[in-house]
Formats: sequence, C-alpha cells, structure tokens
Amino acid sequence: MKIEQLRKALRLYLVMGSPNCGGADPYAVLEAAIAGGITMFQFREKGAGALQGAAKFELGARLRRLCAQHAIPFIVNDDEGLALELEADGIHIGQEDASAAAVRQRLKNMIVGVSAHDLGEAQSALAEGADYLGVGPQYATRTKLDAREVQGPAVIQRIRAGGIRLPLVGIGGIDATNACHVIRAGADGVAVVSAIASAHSPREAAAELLRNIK
Ligand SMILES: Cc1ncc(COP(=O)(O)OP(=O)(O)O)c(N)n1
Ligand SMILES: Cc1ncsc1CCOP(=O)(O)O
Ligand SMILES: [Mg+2]
Repeated sequence: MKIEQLRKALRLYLVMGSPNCGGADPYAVLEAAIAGGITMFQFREKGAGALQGAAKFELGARLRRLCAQHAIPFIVNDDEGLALELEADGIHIGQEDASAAAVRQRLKNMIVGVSAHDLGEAQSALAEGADYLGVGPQYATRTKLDAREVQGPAVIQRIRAGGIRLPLVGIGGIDATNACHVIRAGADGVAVVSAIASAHSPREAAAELLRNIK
C-alpha cells in the first residue's frame, strides 16, 4: 500500500477483540463499525476472557473475511504467526514486543505498525522500517491496564516537530469529544477501542467519530 493510501486508511482505526465488546458478538460489532465508516481494523484479542488457540484463530478468520469483503485493511496485534496464518495486511507491535527491524525483515510485504511514546521511539521505529506509528496513550484509558502514563496530543506535536512524517494515529481514551485535538496535533487519524466496541450503537459511534475527525 502506498504511503498516502495508508494515511487515509488510518483515519478511523478500530482496534478490538472479543473482550472489548461487552458481551456483544464481535462479528456484529465489526459489521456495524464498518457500516459506520471505520477505515482500518486491528484484531487485538487480549485481556481478561480473551480467546486462545483455535477459538482465537476462528474468530480472527471470520473478522479477516469480513474486512476483505469491505476492502478494510486487516491488522493483527502482536502475533506474527497469526498474521501470516490469516494472511493479514499487517501487524502492530509495541516496544515490549518483537523488534520492529526483525518483524520488518520477516514480513516484507506486510504493513508494520509500531507503538511510540516519544520522539526517540518514533525515530527508531522509522529507522527500523515501520510503516506507521501508534502514539499514546493520548487520554486516560481503562482498556489497556499496562498502558504508560497519559501523554496528551502534545506528544504528537513533538514527534511532528522532530521531523517525523510517517503516517501516525493517536490512541488511548479517544472518543468523539476529543478526537479533533488529536488530529489538530498532527495525527492522520485516531485508533479507538471502547468508543466504538462498547458503544450502544457501534455504527453511530463510528459515524460520529468520523464527522468529528473531518
Ligand atoms: C494503533 C495502535 N497503537 C498502539 C497500540 C499499542 O500496542 P502495544 O504497546 O504493543 O500494546 P498492546 O496493544 O499489544 O497491548 C496498538 N495496539 N495499536
Ligand atoms: C491498545 C492501546 N494502546 C495504548 S492505549 C490502548 C487502549 C485504547 O483503548 P481505548 O480506546 O478504549 O481507550
Ligand atoms: Mg503489543
């Protein structure tokens, strides 16, 4: 995927697994979110009650097919083996995961997203071949219990001011009320979990986020 295409795909990035859906069917949640206008999806099956083994693979395969039907890029969180098995479009890795350089080397044709918390990490990710950055947490989040301290959109301004032009999304505690600040700071889009996955109407939540980003 070309860089400008990726920038557009990152506009409204849903990150989700079954534990984030409040008991609703993740397939139905993703279907509704796609109808609401999400532009990219990350399968992140993590946290209390997360599926393992064959059940995780089967859910991933169903969500992968749904994304393919709607031309939504499908990214796998953390797990290189699963990304290959599901023929994902890409993988997202953090600072505590496998090295970005090694993943880039092994998964030559996939999109590689890397989490960055400051300019130094963003520079290293760029040097190691990352295609995009996930920067956060922007705001307080209850979704990721081991998240670092809240940074606010200013961290995106610092990364942009440091000359990093890679496609970039903010993540962490983002919803329709604050997404505009993340975009104004220089992000190409926002990555959200609970604002869509635990919404009463994931479709309407996605549509409202999209309106606020635009
Ligand atoms: C788009 C995006 N940005 C950041 C993250 C966080 O990745 P990581 O730090 O590896 O934490 P986990 O998600 O693996 O718990 C992400 N997943 N997506
Ligand atoms: C995966 C991840 N990485 C940094 S914060 C976070 C969780 C974001 O979840 P939410 O959008 O519900 O705050
Ligand atoms: Mg990770």
